[in-house]
Amino acid sequence: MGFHIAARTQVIIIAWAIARGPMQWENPEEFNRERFFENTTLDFRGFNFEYIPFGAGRRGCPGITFAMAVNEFALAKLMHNFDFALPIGVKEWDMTEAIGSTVHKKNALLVVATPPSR
Ligand code: HEM
Repeated sequence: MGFHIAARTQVIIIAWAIARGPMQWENPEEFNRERFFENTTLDFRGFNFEYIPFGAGRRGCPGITFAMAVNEFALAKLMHNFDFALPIGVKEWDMTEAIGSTVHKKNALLVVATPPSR
């Protein structure tokens, strides 16, 4: 496989579609975090091209180390300090996506956060 790309062509990589490629992923539409436990060599730092949330190569995200530290810290603080539940009467998480230059939730995340019962 290979493509000739003329000089000065602007190439946009659609990481969203790559991350859902049926040739790369089993049941790509399914939320399955275990797939990352099973394939422990799969990395998000731009070495495995089927999973490039931070891009790859010379123009890959330079903020990756900072972003991962801050993300993990913020998430850990939230998980440590609160129990999360769906609001009364709501049966399922609404994970509907809205497409833009990044993918984000279409509707606001509604959760009830309470201090953990320790
Ligand atoms: C979860 C958080 C973040 C994600 C998912 C993310 C993702 C990305 C992606 C996909 C790119 C394009 C890479 C490419 O074209 O191959 C990028 C570029 C970039 N990111 Fe991030 N980023 C994040 C956080 C940050 C932070 C915290 C900083 C700075 C402190 C940062 C600074 C940059 C810069 C300056 C570029 C442009 C690099 C270039 O064009 O040479 N990013 N990022």
